[in-house]
Amino acid sequence: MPADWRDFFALTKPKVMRLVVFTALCGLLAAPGSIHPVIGFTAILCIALAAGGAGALNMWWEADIDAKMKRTQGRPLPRGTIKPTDARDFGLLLSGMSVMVMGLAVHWLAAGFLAFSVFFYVVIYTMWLKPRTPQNIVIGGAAGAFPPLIGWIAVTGEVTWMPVLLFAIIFMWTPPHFWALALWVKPDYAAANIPMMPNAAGEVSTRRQSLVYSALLLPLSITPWLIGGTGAIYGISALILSGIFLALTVPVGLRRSVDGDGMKPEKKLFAYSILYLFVLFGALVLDRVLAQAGVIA
Ligand code: HEM
Ligand SMILES: CC(C)=CCC/C(C)=C/CC/C(C)=C/COP(=O)(O)OP(=O)(O)O
Repeated sequence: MPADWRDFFALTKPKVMRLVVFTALCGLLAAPGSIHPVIGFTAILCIALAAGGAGALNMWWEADIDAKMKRTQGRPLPRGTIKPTDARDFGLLLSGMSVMVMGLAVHWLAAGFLAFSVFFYVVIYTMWLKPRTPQNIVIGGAAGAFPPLIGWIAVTGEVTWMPVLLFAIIFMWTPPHFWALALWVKPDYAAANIPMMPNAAGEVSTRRQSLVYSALLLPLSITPWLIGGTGAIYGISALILSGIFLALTVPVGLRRSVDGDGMKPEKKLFAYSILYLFVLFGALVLDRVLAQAGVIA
């Protein structure tokens, strides 16, 4: 069957990237100052297309790995509906064009960070770290943490504490987000010979480490409030959301055997991790918009 637009769309990992784009949009909307709506829209479009291009390059590089894992077998490259060179060219074109447009139309600092994110995800994470070390997603997770910082810089043109904190929050969130899933798809990664933490260091160690990251995420997530970068709407939301995150990580982190329950606590934690980031960044924007409108301090 020949490739159609749906196959190319699937290469951009649209489900994962909608949260990437949402956090970028929130970074842009929460930043102090103003941006022309057309320029703001262009910035978000560039981040979305660059992230999609990076996803396509990841799938091009990992076609053989994806073919070995149940979760990823249905992707266009393992199914053979897209030629590998087409996927590669599509990814290069999307990310290259997005970086250029970001630089020319929005800001070259934002474009520089965007190019670095693509490089970090495709080269540092996908090609270098992922097949080599169980710390792959800890270090590589930085790529997915850049979008709100890029959205922020698109408005302000400079790196300050607030966008760095937003970066740090996603960086700290990534291990419990991903390892919850990695615990129940361990056989997939074993089949593909990828040293994800549960495969390389064992389940008990992965669970403990997830708990450490979730525990650190709680104080980190309220730091924007503590340093006066946000108001109480964000601060209290962060406290509640991160408290629930930690409470859901505790049963995952402390259990030693799985007792045939279909890994329910791990699946619950993974699903909540996604909701968490959507609501946390939504609260940040609400807080800032109300402050700018003079409704709150
Ligand atoms: C290195 C870091 C990360 C790794 C290894 C990772 C891994 C994964 C994996 C394997 C899935 C299952 C997706 C699928 O089956 O296609 C997933 C789902 C998801 N991830 Fe992550 N993730 C990471 C970082 C992020 C970041 C930074 C975000 C957004 C800010 C994100 C958002 C999502 C979302 C929204 C889903 C659910 C997709 C759906 O609805 O099926 N992830 N992640
Ligand atoms: C702006 C920009 C470039 C953003 C990049 C965003 C980014 C790095 C998101 C990371 C999320 C992601 C798709 C992880 C999948 O890991 P994986 O590739 O190991 O998962 P897989 O097994 O599903 O392929």
